[in-house]
Amino acid sequence: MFSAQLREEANPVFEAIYKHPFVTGVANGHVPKEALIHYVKADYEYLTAFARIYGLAVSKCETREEMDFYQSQINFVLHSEIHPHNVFCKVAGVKYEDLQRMTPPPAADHYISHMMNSAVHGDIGELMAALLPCPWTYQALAAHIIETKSPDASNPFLEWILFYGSREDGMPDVTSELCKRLDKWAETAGSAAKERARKAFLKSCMLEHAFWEMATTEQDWMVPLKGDTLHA
Ligand SMILES: Cc1ncc(CO)c(N)n1
Repeated sequence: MFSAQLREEANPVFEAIYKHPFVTGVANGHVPKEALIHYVKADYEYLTAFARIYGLAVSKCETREEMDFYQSQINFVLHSEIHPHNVFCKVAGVKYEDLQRMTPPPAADHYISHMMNSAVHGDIGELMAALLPCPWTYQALAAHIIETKSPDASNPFLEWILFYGSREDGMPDVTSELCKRLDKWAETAGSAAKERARKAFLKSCMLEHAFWEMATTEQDWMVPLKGDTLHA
């Protein structure tokens, strides 16, 4: 299967994500407040872009069934993914409203541009491949934490971990849905199209890792300007 090949090739990146200090911090219940804040500011923008990209996906669908899948994901991103952000805000002791609509730091900006580029210039396969590492790496890292740490209520991130890692609450399994759709696409796609999808997938995996690093190091643009000049 195409998706299984991609996952295999990306394995070093998945392993690096499991070991990243932000992720091990979530597993152990301790992440510096500044890193949590930096993450939520950037991720609010990232998820806004993600919803837009699902909208572009709707425009590339051939069937209503596919359209319905992408439109339901817009709903999920806009409404359900607020929950994990609120968990981080609560632990950091800040108001979510104060972290919204900020300029994304370079790594987040790069990831957003990469997904947008795949969505605008690629076909639906390349678009799916660029989006897939988002749900896949989170589901995998959360499942990895559950497996290796069996976190309980003493971990302030428990709800965050369960949101992404547990399938018991009836949440749609976006990863397997996207894999199924990507594999179906790959059955008839040409080798050049598949190669573009492969590259888009691997770059998104790298940018997932870079996103954790961006939050941990509080990466920002290097020269401060007055106001929020770079915000789209
Ligand atoms: C950067 C990033 N990747 C994946 C997810 C999971 O949806 C997220 N919220 N943010």
